[in-house]
Amino acid sequence: FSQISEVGLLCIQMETWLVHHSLNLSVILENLYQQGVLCDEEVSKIQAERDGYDKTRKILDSVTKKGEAACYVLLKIIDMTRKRTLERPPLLPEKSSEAPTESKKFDLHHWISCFSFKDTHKSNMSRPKKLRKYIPEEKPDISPTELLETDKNILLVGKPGIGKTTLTHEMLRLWAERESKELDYMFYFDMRETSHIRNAKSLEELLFGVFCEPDEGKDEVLQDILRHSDNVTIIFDGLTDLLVTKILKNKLLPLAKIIITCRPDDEDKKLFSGDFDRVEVKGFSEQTIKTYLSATLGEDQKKVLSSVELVTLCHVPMYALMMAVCFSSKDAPQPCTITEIYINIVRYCLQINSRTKNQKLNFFIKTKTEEILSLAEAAFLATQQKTVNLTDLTCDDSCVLSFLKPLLIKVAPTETITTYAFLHYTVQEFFAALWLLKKEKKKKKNPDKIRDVFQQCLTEEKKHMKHLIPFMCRLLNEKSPSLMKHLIPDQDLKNTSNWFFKELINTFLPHLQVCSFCLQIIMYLLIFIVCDC
Ligand SMILES: Nc1ncnc2c1ncn2[C@@H]1O[C@H](COP(=O)(O)OP(=O)(O)OP(=O)(O)O)[C@@H](O)[C@H]1O
Repeated sequence: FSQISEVGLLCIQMETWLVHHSLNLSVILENLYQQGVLCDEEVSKIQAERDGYDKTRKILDSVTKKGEAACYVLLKIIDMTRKRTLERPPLLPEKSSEAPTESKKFDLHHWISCFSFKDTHKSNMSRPKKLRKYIPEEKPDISPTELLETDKNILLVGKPGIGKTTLTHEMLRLWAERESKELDYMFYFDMRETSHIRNAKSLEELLFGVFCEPDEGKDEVLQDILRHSDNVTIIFDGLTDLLVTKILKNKLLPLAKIIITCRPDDEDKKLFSGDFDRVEVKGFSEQTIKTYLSATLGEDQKKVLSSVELVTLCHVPMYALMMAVCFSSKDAPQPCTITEIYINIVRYCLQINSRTKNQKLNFFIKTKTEEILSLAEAAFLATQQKTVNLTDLTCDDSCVLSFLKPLLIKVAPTETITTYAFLHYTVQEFFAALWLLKKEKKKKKNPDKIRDVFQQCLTEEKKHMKHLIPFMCRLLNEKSPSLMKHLIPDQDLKNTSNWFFKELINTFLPHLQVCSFCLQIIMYLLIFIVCDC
């Protein structure tokens, strides 16, 4: 229950329960009054109701009419005071010849404990703690060798860049280096590279048409494959419903093992359930991040380890790769700034997901300006509301989606809505900063947008917007690797630069004594100007 709209659903369920159970209404009423959900008059009216049943109904009516925020407060009150307000149903069902009624089966304690107050309520967790939540736990789950050895079909699911392809390549390597002398077959299909295999009309076309036709005895090999399909493993890297259906349903290779990789939004549970074991690829754990950084950066790993933002970003192996490339003093001509890492991450993701050659990447970015900026806008709106849910995302371009993970919410038996979140909150902040530098044609001009954000940084409620400022500073810098000049006209960026830094100092300098963040900003700016980085 992470969505606020679920509050309504829970209230309906609660109603069923509450009207059939006695509860301490005075505690709930008192709290609703104290928290401003109900006024004096409303409380009196509720108290005037005949009995507990009518009072409960009236409370629920009054609160639900006030909207979801009020429902949320009620849930929270029940959650906090449940020991005092609710009788707990017995853990073991009492023996009874009667069939249980719906209201008896429904356990509100359980429902309330399932309800996550995290998204609707601003979490008080510190930023480092929140960011650490991205890192998956260290669990000795299933190894590539075990995945290779099992007879079951496998569905490898994971966020973009999390390591699904790498895992299948590792399985291929293990297979190629195995000691067993038995004849078996393993086929790997990159479903994005070889789109024409989707149209393969026969098994022969599928297995030999792309790259691995035997030099001789093709028919013999094919017959052996057909006769001993239990010796065949086929990896489809990327979703391939059509082919799987063909192979499995037509029983061409009834005993072959199929391994499919897909991102969470492509996972069609109906197609895969039963036939496939689902394995989630979760990325690097804390220990793996350390091992990876030590192996790739050696001494230079300290630069990453000193920042919780960068360490937690590394849970996505694709981002860790960029970190290794950017921070390595061997490869880079000069040390990268943090924003440069984000620029490189964005450029690399776009390149990998569009299969664009390095030389053509700038041109590609230009063609995707609209999509990238629409993602940046959604990032800004979400950041301003201190949420990770991008509810206003209109773009479904595959390159844009490669920065996101989907959250599927079933709102009705036949309706599922999808919202998205960035793989890491700081990437959302990076995109939000990018959006701020874009001049809006119709509405406010960007100076106003940026000035608003400067002012927000000085308020308690919106001080989290401060994290956008360092990104903006660097994005205004003309140094390569460039991202901005392909997205926003040069002249616009220059115009912003001309007033941005002065305005920044004028806004934060007067607050220097009272606000440590203002000091940080000024320090940052000085370093920025002195080192030109
Ligand atoms: N276990 C790993 N060790 C080291 N590097 C890894 C590992 N897994 C992934 N990577 C790095 O991350 C990059 C992205 O990984 P990969 O292509 O496997 O992700 P993916 O989940 O298949 O992404 P997509 O959904 O976009 O296809 C790889 O190019 C590789 O450099």
